[in-house]
Amino acid sequence: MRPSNPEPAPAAEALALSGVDVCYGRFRAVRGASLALAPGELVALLGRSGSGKTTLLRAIAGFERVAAGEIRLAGQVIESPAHHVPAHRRSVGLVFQEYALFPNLTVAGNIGYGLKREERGRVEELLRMAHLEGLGGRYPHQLSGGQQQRVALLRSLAPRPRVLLLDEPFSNLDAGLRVQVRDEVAAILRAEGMTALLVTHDRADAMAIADRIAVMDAGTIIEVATPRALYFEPAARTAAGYGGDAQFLPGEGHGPFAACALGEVRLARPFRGPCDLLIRPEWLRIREGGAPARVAAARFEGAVTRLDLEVGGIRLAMTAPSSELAAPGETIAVAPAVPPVPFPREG
Ligand SMILES: Nc1ncnc2c1ncn2[C@@H]1O[C@H](COP(=O)(O)OP(=O)(O)OP(=O)(O)O)[C@@H](O)[C@H]1O
Repeated sequence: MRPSNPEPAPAAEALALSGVDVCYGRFRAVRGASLALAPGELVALLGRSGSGKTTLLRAIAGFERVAAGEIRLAGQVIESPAHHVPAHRRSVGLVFQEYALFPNLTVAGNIGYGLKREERGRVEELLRMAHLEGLGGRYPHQLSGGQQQRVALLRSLAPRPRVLLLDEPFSNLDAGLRVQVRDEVAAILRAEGMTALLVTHDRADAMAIADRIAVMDAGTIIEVATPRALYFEPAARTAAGYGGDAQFLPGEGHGPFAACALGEVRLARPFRGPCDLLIRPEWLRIREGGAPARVAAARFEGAVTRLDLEVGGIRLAMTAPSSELAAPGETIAVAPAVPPVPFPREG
């Protein structure tokens, strides 16, 4: 008989929140938030304005007290109603949307600010990693916005915090630069093996760089999933809209298939009974043999055209490559190219 394999050790948690409440007076801005980050993991906290993302980040950093639950860093409780490790003793780094560099210090001075003299070699190492070699002697006002944000990131990384918290770090950057800086920041975090929690309201940012996305809605973390799972197969109906544009089509599930206005469709997961099917507009394709759909309106947007369709008396939005021409008044045949996701019928 082969010896049985020992149980795999549970993955160590770099940062863990369990049942965290944060209140402003009688208002509970964060409600029962639970989340665990593995070492080196980059998790995006995605939610609308006012959903409690910054409040949760401030509690992790030590600037807000929790009313319930606890926060652990590498297994040690740093925050609970009964216990509070002061912010400066938490080994938590912070990066904000405003770069907050010291204007009278050089780039190297900014990055090395919190370091001991013998650690100064780390400044050069970080500058090299961020492809900013040669800029150490410049002052912040002599840098572009993207460079300033990378310097702010390096300054936070320099003392090797256990966890880095980033609050909307790209929102001051214009669209073109934003994607570039976002990808560079992700590459730097990965090169450092840094565990990081990134607050954003931009789902494209979250999708592009996070290992997992925690969706925050009205103070509650409603789903934690990989970007692909959140897009293709969200578990919660309320989380579907955070993974992409969401619309729902009534259907009747019978196992791996459902009947709906598009005919018989294969489902992303089996379902029985009345359901609402998540079909993102870009999942619909013009397909021979598909359901007849009348084009009620077409909006050309360059690369894509957005179509309003009427299918069996139901309105559906479809996003198609502009090469697939369809004009208002035409009837086209459509079918989902990605299996719709069933949710229990609402209302
Ligand atoms: N100091 C405060 N006192 C009272 N209420 C506050 C305070 N700070 C935030 N709030 C409230 O708590 C809720 C959560 O705010 P928070 O700033 O955490 O949201 P957010 O998701 O980070 O939003 P945004 O994306 O706009 O920054 C909001 O309703 C906000 O009005």
